Parts: sequence; structure tokens; C-alpha cells
Amino acid sequence: MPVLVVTAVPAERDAVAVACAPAGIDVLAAGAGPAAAAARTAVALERRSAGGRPYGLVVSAGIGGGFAPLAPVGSVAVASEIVAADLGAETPAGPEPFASVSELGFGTTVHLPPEGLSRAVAEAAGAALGPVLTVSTATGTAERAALLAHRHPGALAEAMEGFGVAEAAEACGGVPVLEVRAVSNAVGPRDRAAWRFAEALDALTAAFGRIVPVLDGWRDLDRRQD
Ligand SMILES: O=C(O)c1cccc(C(=O)CC[C@H]2O[C@@H](n3cnc4c(=O)[nH]cnc43)[C@H](O)[C@@H]2O)c1
Repeated sequence: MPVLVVTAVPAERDAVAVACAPAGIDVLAAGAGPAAAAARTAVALERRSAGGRPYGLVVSAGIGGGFAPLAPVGSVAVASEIVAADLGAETPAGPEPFASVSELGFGTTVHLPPEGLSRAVAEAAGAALGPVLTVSTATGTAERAALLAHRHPGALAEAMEGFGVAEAAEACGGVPVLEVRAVSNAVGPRDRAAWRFAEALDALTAAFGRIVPVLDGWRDLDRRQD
């Protein structure tokens, strides 16, 4: 069963490819943000299907912001839920109450990875398992971090592509999806100089070194177990 890993930028792709390329797992840098991720993931899935050997699993991966204290810098988060955290509508009163598109009645804001596989991947990687948020605007204030943590109890991390990858996987025949994030910075007041890119990319490489054997095993399992 062919597997596709989708990252935002080439540095993330290269960090993941160290472990994935020897196992024959394809890695694509699809660009930053949910729209680029969705568009390029859909093209990759459809091209592969047209070739007669479709992808059986797609993984959104890269660095991300971590919610304190659950996901410190250098740790790894695996998504139990992939949540579109800012897809909806504010009211004239401000950011709260926020109505998600599912509450508005025209779409979904959550994709669920296969439960058994995401648990096995988190255990193998020594990662936390919990909701991972997708945002179109990276959080830059303590207020917004608190708001997101309040709206999404237990959220581990935020990044900008997971929900887009998951939407593409759903649209292309319901391909199962995972999300794996290595934490480069805390979600909160923006301080790009404090982001620990190298530490997070090293953590991503190490995590995929442990995750790839799990994916290899899953290729041989009956996916209905999940
Ligand atoms: O400049 C570099 O060396 C470098 C190396 C690896 C990755 C980058 C990126 O800029 C990746 C952007 C990507 O990271 C995710 N991300 C990371 N932290 C956050 C956050 O706090 N909130 C939202 N997203 C975050 C996101 O998925 C971006 O697309 C640079």
C-alpha cells in the first residue's frame, strides 16, 4: 500500500525523507497553508490513482506550535483529531462566540485519523496523542492561544496544513489520514527568533525513524480493524 507524506516546506520534506525514502514512502512539499496543502495533495492522490496503484494512506507532517504545557518545544504530537480551528464566523461581539462551519450547517471542521493507527504511531514515536489544530493565521498573541485552548480542550498543537491534507484525502475517495507535528515554538506571542527549527526538524526525523516501521506493518493489516 503506497503511502504519501505531505509537508509544507522543503526543509520539513527533507527531514522526513531521511526515514521515508529508504522505505519507499513518497514525501511531497506542498506549500504552506490549508489551501496549498489541499490542492497539491489532491493532485498527487489523483495522479497516483490514475496510474493504477493509489495511495492507501496520507500523512500531514512538519513542525508546529505547541500548546503549553501539553506539547513543549522539541516534543512530537500525533493527531487524534485534525481540526479546522478558524473555519467559521465571528459575531459583532468579537471572536467569541465563534460559529464553526459545521455549526453553521455547511461543512465539517474535524477529520478523524484511524484510531488504532494513530495510537500505534504516537506510542512508537514517544509522542502525545490529541487534537491538532489547523489555522490559516498562525497565532501571535497570548489571548488567541488561550481562546483556542478554551475552544479545543486538550489541543496539543497548531499548524497550517493538516485539515487541507485531510480534506483532499476525503475528496479523493476517503484515503485514511494522519498528522504528525514536531514542536518548534510555543503557541502564543509571536517571537520568530525563538523558534527552534533545527531541534524540531531533528525531532521530526527521529519520530519518522520510529513511525515508518509502524506504517510498514499497517500496510499488511486489515484496515477495517480501525
Ligand atoms: O526557516 C526555516 O529554517 C524553516 C524550517 C522548517 C520549517 C519552516 C517553516 O516556516 C514551516 C512553516 C510551517 O510550520 C508550521 N508552524 C510552525 N509553528 C507554527 C505555529 O505556531 N502556528 C502555526 N503554524 C506553525 C505551519 O504548518 C507552517 O506552514 C521554516
